[in-house]
Formats: sequence, structure tokens, C-alpha cells
Amino acid sequence: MKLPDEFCQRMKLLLGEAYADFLSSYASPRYYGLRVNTLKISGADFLKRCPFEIIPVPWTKNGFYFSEQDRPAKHPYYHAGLYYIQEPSAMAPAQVLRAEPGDRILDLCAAPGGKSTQIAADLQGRGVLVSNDISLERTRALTKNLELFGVVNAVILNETPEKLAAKFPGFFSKILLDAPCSGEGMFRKDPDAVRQWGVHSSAKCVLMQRDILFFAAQMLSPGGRMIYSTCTFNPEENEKMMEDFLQKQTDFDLVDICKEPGWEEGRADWAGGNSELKKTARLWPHRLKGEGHYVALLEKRGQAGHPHPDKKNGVDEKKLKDYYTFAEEHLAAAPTGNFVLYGDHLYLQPVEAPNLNGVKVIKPGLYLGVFKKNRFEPSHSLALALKKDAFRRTLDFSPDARELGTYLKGETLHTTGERGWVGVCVDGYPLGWGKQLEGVLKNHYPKGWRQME
Ligand SMILES: C[S@@+](CC[C@H](N)C(=O)[O-])C[C@H]1O[C@@H](n2cnc3c(N)ncnc32)[C@H](O)[C@@H]1O
Repeated sequence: MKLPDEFCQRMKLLLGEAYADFLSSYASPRYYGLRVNTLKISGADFLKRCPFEIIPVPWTKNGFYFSEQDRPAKHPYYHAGLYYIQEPSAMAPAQVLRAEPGDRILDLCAAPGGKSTQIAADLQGRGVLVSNDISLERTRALTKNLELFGVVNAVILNETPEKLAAKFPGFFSKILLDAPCSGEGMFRKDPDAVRQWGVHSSAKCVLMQRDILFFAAQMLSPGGRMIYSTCTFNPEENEKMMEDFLQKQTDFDLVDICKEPGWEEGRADWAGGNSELKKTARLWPHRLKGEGHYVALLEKRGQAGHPHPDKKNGVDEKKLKDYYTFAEEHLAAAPTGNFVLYGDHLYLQPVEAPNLNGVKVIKPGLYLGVFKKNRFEPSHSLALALKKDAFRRTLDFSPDARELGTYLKGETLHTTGERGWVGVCVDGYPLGWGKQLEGVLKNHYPKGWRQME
């Protein structure tokens, strides 16, 4: 792999003797990882049914290495949301954040959602996750991944940190700031990262990161914790960024990150020598089986506590008639809670969600479906958020069943049965809806998700 000269010169200066090991890591192949979705299956149960060989990632519960030739993204379990494909070092920041059920969490730069899905699994459906990204284009992948994971308590936004800070001061108990960065840690994984890198890209990132950090700090409640992470090696974007932040935000302290096997201390000597910076963590490709990452854990001083979320208005029950009729006919029980209507589209909003007036909302909560003339049509995200026994009728296939391939391609299945909505499953894990008509199951697997191979 051809690395940029300026990059190599800087790394040689910084790393000294360790540079040779660092450089030789680029001659070895990258590592592949997946993280089991514990909203749907426990790590132990996944291990029992996993069709390919996997080895635990030492620093992440339910994170595993797999081999390139296994291609788990092609397996039906992937389409049922049983795991997320994630570079092993990228599992570290959310692991350090330690989301707990009931937390109010902001993932400020969230797309495509690797860390949001990890946080959502830790929340186990309780509390709220606000996943935001400034790029509308990238919020599409974020939405898809959160839907695939069956997350019920996430709000998806497409806003600037400045606007969010004005709207949600002190609201969040935990924040993840996985910053846009110069991406040097991804060179081995993604040759595009090398092409996009330039001597000036880091300087631009530094300005952006400083800005985002400033606004993120305003949204954290006293006693709250915030992760700052990057996938780059440049000290300007890592230790120096933290040093600068601590100088300005005197109500923040660094929390010592417990260093997992292979993790190293932050390099205080690269940022003026403040030994506090050793509390941060560096993940190096020549020290562990993963790519390059930097993680810092910050805590805001003060008595824990945050503003109450506003009471939600709710939806007139009469408007929900067709939804309840659908649920009675097709589900074991109707999901209920804070209903929100956006036009004809019905959502369930997490109780802990903040008031979203005035911000650009992609999803205010779990999308349940849409009211059509005299009927309710369930959403794909609802199918993925339900367990098999929550459907009145299901068609359950084994992963190698021919019908399953047909379904995932979006084609009609030839089946018989009572007319109505059916949950299509693989080994008991819902994949989506079909609608039973006379002798055929009309395919409701979303067009953009269909598998063409
Ligand atoms: C490193 S990626 C995030 C990866 C993500 N956390 C994950 O685990 O999948 C950085 C993201 O920051 C977003 N971004 C860039 N500038 C931003 C800003 N000012 N506010 C919010 N998001 C921003 C980019 O669109 C990009 O999706």
C-alpha cells in the first residue's frame, strides 16, 4: 500500500523506534468484525447458530472477528438485523461510553450508525438515543441501520450542532462525539481514505472538531460523560484537541479509560506534556488486531441532573382506529406509548425524547406505518422491531430455503393461507412483511433493501 509521504514523515518523527512496526502493519491484511445485536439475540445464542467461524474481539462484549471469505453481510441473518458489520477498533468508543438502560444519549455525528446501533443495544429499549448527522445523504444509512437493528427508542435528526445546543442545553446524560477527522487510522481498511487525505485536510478537521466539541459540551448535563473519538493518528485532532478543550472548558475533566489489552495511553508528550492526557486511549494497528483509533472520556463537573423532557401531546384516539384494527387482526398486542403523527405517518416516540419543535427531524421515534384510505399499512421498521411471537401469522424459513432468496429479492411467493399481513422470518427472526392474497404472498420487502445477487 502506498502511503502519503508527508504522512510517513510525520509518523516517523512521532513514533521513533516504533515506526518500523507501525509501517509493517500496512503489509498485513486488515481485520473484519461484526457485533451481535443483543436487542434480538444474546451473544451466547448467536454463537450457537453462527454459520461461520468467529473469534471474540477482546475489548467488546459481543464483538467478533470473521474471515473475509465468509461475507456475513450476504447472510439472511444480516437482513434480520442479528449483527452489524463493524471494524473492531471502531467498537471501542461506545464500549467506553457504557450506555445504560434509561440514559439520555446524544450521538452527535452518528452516520452510518455503527456506534448508534451499539449504544441502542446497550440501552435495551429504555431511555432515549438521539442520533444526529449533518449530512442528509448519510442519515439514510443511519436510518436503515437503526431500523435493521429493531431500535424502538431512537430519534434521528439532521441538524447542526449549534442548533441542537441552543435547543437542548444540559439535556443529555451521555454524548458520543465521533468526530469527522482526517481518517489516517482507516488507510489499511479503506484505500479511499488515502486518496482523500491531504496535508491540509487535518487543519480543516481541527476547526470543525473544535466547533462541534464546543456545542456538544453545552448539551451535556452536569455529572454527564462524553466520548470524543477519531479514527486518525494526528495529535492535532486528538491529544492537542483535548488539551485545548480542557483549557477552555474548565468544568470538564478527563476520566481514566481502563486500557484493554493492546490499548495504549494517550501521548501527553505530543501535546505539551499534560499527564492527564494519558487517561485517553490510543488504538494502534501495530499493537492490536484492528485499525487506528483515539478515544477520550470526559466528565462534566456538578451535581447530576438534567431538565425533564416536555410532556408529549399525544394523538386523538379516533385517528388511531385503523391502527388498532390492524393490530388486532395481525399482532398479538398493539404497540402503544407516545403516538406522534407526521401527516399520515404514525410513530411511537420515546418517553424521554426532548421536544423536537424547530429541529430537522428524520424520524421522531419508531415508525409504525401509514394511514391509507380506511386502512393502516405497517412499516418495515415495525416488522424488524417485533419478535416472532408478536405476529399473529408468520412464515418462517431456514437460511438456505429457496423461498427466502426469492423474498429478499422482492419477488412474489406462492403460498396459501388466510388473507392479510404475514411476518416473514429466518429461523424465527423477522425480516419483513408479506401480504397473503389468493395463492400468493405479495412482497413488502422495501425496494431499496432488495438483494439482487
Ligand atoms: C466518523 S463519521 C461517524 C461514524 C459513526 N459515528 C459510526 O460509528 O458509524 C463522522 C460523521 O460526522 C458527520 N459530520 C461532519 N460534520 C458534522 C457536524 N458539524 N455536525 C454533525 N455531524 C457532522 C459526517 O457526516 C459523518 O457522518
